Amino acid sequence: MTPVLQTSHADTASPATASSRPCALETRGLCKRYGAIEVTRNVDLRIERGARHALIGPNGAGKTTFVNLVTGVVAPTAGSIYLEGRDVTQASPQKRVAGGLARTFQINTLFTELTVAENVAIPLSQRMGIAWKLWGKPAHHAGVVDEAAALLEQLGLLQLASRRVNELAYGQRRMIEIAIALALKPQVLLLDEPAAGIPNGESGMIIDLLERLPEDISILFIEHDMNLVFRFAKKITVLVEGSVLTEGSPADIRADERVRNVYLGRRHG
Ligand SMILES: Nc1ncnc2c1ncn2[C@@H]1O[C@H](COP(=O)(O)OP(=O)(O)OP(=O)(O)O)[C@@H](O)[C@H]1O
Repeated sequence: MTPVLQTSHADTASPATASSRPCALETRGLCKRYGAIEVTRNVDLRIERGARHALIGPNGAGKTTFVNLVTGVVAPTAGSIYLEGRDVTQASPQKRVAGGLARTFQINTLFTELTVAENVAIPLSQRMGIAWKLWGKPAHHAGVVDEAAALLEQLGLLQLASRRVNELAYGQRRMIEIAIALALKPQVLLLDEPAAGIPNGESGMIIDLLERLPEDISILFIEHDMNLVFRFAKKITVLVEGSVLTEGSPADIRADERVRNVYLGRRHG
């Protein structure tokens, strides 16, 4: 079934036609400038439904800024952002979350004194409109408890449910952050360096988790760990100095000499 497009202006609508569904997330001509510094330069990016799309690039390329623009934390200097075909360029971060966009952060944002189940219960209860019942007795609402357990089980994390976050290894904490983002039931999930800080050789646990994510969720992830990128991504966009250098399949990107020179060459010799 073709969904009704609810774009705010016909002339700025996502370029989906009546016969095609809009893509999950799209930016058109996105720009961000801080004074004289152009951090995001005319970025056109399409995240297809069900995508496993990586955004890579050297340090300072503008990857996190791009995520901040898409989530509404930072306002663009120019350009448009479409979520499921709707122009959300002016929408608040909260409206974008309500519209199906969730993200994780590079830094840890968990409540470390609470258990894993309680951490997952917070966004679940907010989504279910019962947060007020939880303060003082977190995660004791039957619906929330059941849903938290189901989500953790789906992700292979149920054995951690009753553990306090401050008892967990760093990699386990990163996985709980992904579970929390999923508790918002997003259609589009932005993962900002899901493997950051995880010791070499342990990123496999993140890959295992990512492979368990529901297929219909569209995922854009920023990552420096090339093992993870090339194993998980079906499409890769390379950002350099705020501009898209190129995009394509992992094989295309691997074979692209420009990419090797500006990015992969630097990291992997
Ligand atoms: N608020 C700001 N004011 C000025 N410059 C900024 C601001 N935020 C980011 N920048 C600059 O924008 C550029 C891109 O930063 P950004 O963090 O988006 O890059 P990145 O690709 O995510 O880098 P990394 O891989 O190191 O996380 C950097 O040069 C950074 O210094």
